[in-house]
Amino acid sequence: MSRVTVIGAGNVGTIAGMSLAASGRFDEVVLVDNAGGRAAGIALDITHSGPLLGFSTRVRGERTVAEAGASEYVIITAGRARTPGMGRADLVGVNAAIVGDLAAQVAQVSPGAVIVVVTNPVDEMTQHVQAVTGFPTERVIGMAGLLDSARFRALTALEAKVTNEEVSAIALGSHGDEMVLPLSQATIDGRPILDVLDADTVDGLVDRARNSGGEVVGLLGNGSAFVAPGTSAARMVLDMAGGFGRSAVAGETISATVAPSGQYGIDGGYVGLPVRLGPTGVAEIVELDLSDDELTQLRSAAAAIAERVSAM
Ligand SMILES: NC(=O)c1ccc[n+]([C@@H]2O[C@H](COP(=O)([O-])OP(=O)(O)OC[C@H]3O[C@@H](n4cnc5c(N)ncnc54)[C@H](O)[C@@H]3O)[C@@H](O)[C@H]2O)c1
Repeated sequence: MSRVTVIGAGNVGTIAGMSLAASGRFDEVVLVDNAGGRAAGIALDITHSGPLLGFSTRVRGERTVAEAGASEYVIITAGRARTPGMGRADLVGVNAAIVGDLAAQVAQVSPGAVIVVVTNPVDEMTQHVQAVTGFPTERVIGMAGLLDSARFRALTALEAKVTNEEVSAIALGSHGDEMVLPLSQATIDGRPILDVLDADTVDGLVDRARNSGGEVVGLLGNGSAFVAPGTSAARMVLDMAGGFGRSAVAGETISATVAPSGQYGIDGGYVGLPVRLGPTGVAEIVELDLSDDELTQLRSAAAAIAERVSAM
């Protein structure tokens, strides 16, 4: 039986669980949350939507990782989310304890799983999960770049009055201030982005994408973005599991937080890079032809993450 487990049935976990259930790719989607009947309640609610959305995936809610059972893929969203005035880094202490404990349980229950880490600060949490589980780095991947890329593409499509499909771009580096959006790789309808939009407009779009998480936090007033984040996490799992939806392309290069071994001149640690995912995690770190300036920005992002990890 194929099973995916989503740990943390909060806002992000609910959307991820819903997307995975609706994909029909797995026999069972299990939500895990230690808050009372939350996971069971969300699981039942998602189950009720099956006849409406046309899926029959079994959706179960549990309080512990052990009750979920062995899974091929595990998404970790458990932990605190940002509230207005908080940066992602403010979450590091509390979330490292939660995520570390859960990761150790996942290693026991699902020793062969691929783990997608969502909990913030995601760059640091991904490295923490890899260290706690001892899994090969290919099987511990952070979700950030796919979301940041989608944010930039959506904002650019609105600005240029084109469809999302006509905008191609990839966000690398860190999830936050050190997000790197290489304009050498960004196109609108196949043309270099700077041939279509002026430089000031593009700079504004990059800044807005970089700060989109904070923009949503400010608007919500309570909690942080969850629709695009939950969708992104599910999409990464579906890319690996072959449950490709309408917008996914098999073997497509996407951005994810992964551990380079020399690619882009970066060795060790975790940072957002272009990858191709396969059934057992990272199949390949794709080496794009970046400009010298983009490479410098990427290496500084990796160095900044490494510094934060060593301070944890
Ligand atoms: N990587 C990204 O791009 C990205 C994007 C959005 C949100 N996030 C992060 O994802 C995390 C979840 O965000 P959210 O909006 O879903 O928050 P949320 O508060 O809605 O949900 C978190 C859930 O985790 C559960 N939880 C806490 N400790 C647990 C434990 N030990 N075992 C099981 N469940 C536990 C809580 O009960 C809660 O239901 C946050 O850290 C947030 O910052 C990351």
